[in-house]
Amino acid sequence: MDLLSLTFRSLDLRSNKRQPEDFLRLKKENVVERDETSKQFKRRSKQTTDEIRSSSRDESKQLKTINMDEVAWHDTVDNCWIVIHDFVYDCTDFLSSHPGGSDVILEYAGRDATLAFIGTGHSSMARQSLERYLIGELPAEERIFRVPNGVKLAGF
Ligand code: HEM
Repeated sequence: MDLLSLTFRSLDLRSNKRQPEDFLRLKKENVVERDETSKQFKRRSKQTTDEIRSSSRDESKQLKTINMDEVAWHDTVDNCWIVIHDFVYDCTDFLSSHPGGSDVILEYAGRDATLAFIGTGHSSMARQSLERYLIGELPAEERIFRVPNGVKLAGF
């Protein structure tokens, strides 16, 4: 087993109890709610983090599929793409204003920065600001974190 699978396996072993700020909560949670007008209980789907993310995105614009080979070409200070949770971000314009400095991001230019991004404990504000730099997503076969109906790895 290689180091990467060991890392992911240990992440998988973490408690799967949901945290309020789960970054990748892709499945809808069914909640029961009382409808005051009809005095009946009805089921509705609670809005999840991911729906909030996608609602702020221009839905008419299909997210472009970008593979890791392409991402790897964008690894310089004036052309810096990174991958977080299988999404591709162009953070070139953000480098100079990143509160943690440009060097830490440049270390991951053209590569997957998910574990570094999570590991540095970014706030929910930081996670939301990612949206601004989103340019695409990895093709299904190259994804590590997401599968069509949810997440491959839970606990983040
Ligand atoms: C486009 C991607 C990124 C965005 C939008 C972003 C955003 C931010 C923001 C808003 C903060 C301020 C603190 C907070 O609100 O959490 C921050 C801090 C920080 N970020 Fe990032 N970040 C990105 C990528 C990264 C990456 C890849 C690393 C890699 C290690 C990193 C390392 C750090 C560190 C170390 C701090 C702490 C700075 C301090 O407290 O002095 N960031 N980031």
